[in-house]
Amino acid sequence: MRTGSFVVSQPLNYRGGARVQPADASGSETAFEPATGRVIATFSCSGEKEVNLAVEDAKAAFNIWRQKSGLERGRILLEAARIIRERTDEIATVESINNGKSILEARLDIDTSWQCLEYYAGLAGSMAGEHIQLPGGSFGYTRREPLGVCVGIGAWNYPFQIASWKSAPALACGNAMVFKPSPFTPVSALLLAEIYTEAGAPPGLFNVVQGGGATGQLLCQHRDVAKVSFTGSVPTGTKIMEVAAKGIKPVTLELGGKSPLIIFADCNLENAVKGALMANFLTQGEVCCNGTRVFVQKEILDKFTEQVVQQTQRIKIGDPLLEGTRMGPLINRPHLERVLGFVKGAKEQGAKVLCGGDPYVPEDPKLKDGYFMRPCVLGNCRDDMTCVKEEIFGPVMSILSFDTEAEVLERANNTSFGLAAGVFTRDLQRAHRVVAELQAGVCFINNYNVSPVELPFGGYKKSGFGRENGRVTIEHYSQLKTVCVEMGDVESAF
Ligand SMILES: NC(=O)c1ccc[n+]([C@@H]2O[C@H](COP(=O)([O-])OP(=O)(O)OC[C@H]3O[C@@H](n4cnc5c(N)ncnc54)[C@H](O)[C@@H]3O)[C@@H](O)[C@H]2O)c1
Ligand SMILES: NCCCC=O
Repeated sequence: MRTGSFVVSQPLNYRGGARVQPADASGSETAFEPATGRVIATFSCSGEKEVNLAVEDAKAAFNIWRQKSGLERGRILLEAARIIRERTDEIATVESINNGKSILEARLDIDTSWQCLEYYAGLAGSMAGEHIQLPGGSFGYTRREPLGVCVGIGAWNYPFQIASWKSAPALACGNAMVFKPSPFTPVSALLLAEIYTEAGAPPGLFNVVQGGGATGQLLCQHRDVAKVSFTGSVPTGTKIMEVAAKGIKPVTLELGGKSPLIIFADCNLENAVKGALMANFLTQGEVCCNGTRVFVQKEILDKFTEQVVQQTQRIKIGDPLLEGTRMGPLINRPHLERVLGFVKGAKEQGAKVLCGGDPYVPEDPKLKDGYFMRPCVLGNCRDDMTCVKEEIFGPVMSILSFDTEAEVLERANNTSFGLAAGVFTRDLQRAHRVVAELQAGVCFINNYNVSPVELPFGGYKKSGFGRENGRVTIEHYSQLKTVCVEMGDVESAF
């Protein structure tokens, strides 16, 4: 498939094991190919009737699925993982077209998706409770039980990965899921739905409804929905938590960030420079855990900055489907303008644009209406600047200098976000001392933005709570039942 040729013709809702046209609509949405600005799909936003049908289908599947053993569920997840792995190129191509990220990165996203299914397939068979002895031969035991129908709501930056990271632990625990992708990236979740069905999941186990905030709200407030797992912005997360609170539903919130990356003078400079690029420019900078506040110790500020700027200028921008491309277009025109606005505001507040920060028009004429910009490095930054305080969600790195460990820790933590943080140093004692003080859910030592599925991922403070990946996520998709067994006679108080 080539850039400029992809159009969606099939229905984008998935229910009861098949693609369906929604039973009702509350408005419509349009999805674009960011590299060309072409429309690739126009689709209806699901209304109350369609949401109810999807939840009904999920309930029916849940009643079959919850009775399977963990081993049986794991077998189906493993088969789905195998199919994803086999179809990596095709799924990555669709992801790259709809999101704009380079094909190289899209393939890595698909890899972490099937790895996530494999990981939870492995855990499914070993989920167990405890046996607890009580006086007189009595005993208790605990059962780890599924929650029921879970809702997943996704952002547009990692469409397939988010759907996989939410559904794999949910299904492994015995739940069913209704998933709503972002209206900007409606396409790839359907591939996941088809793969689950092909792998042997009961019809209705994983359903997709399309739409924006209104559809999302219908899902969150549905009385038969037991849990909501959300990835997106802090303002939307706040609304979701409010709605969930009314129904006393547990939520997992994977929200935004403004993470610090701390580079000490004793670091391996080459690795630190690579780390800073990894922390800022993957997926056009549209990554929640990006380390966009880059604190550099004064002694190496000039050297570090020179090398970061040089390497940033070398990033190949262009057609995301070409193997050599390392940065594609941003998600849409309004977002591109918003990001460019942050750069303009930073200049007005005294930051120095050391490279990029302007729109980019690739030579290929079919890309002339794409949403490209050159990655930007800002120098002379201060903690009080808007570019340093707010999540930009684009390819804009802010460099700040510092003197001492105590000072940088205080400044790094001075934010209401707490998703991620990184430290580059050769002093391992300092590395562990610093990460112990950082107020962030995910910390990196001498690397940044790697996402092994074995490790829990999630934030502190306004970056949310609950976790994805790792063993702990089982607790977020299951509930514990305690059974107390009397082996003697009832000692009545009456
Ligand atoms: N922590 C993480 O794992 C993580 C990962 C990716 C993105 N993000 C964050 O997501 C944000 C960017 O994504 P976005 O622009 O898609 O976020 P967003 O909050 O605008 O939308 C996210 C999803 O929520 C839906 N939605 C909107 N209003 C809703 C409502 N009232 N009820 C239910 N659903 C509703 C949207 O349709 C979309 O599917 C950034 O802040 C980024 O940091 C976080
Ligand atoms: N690869 C993890 C990225 C999640 C945040 O956007």
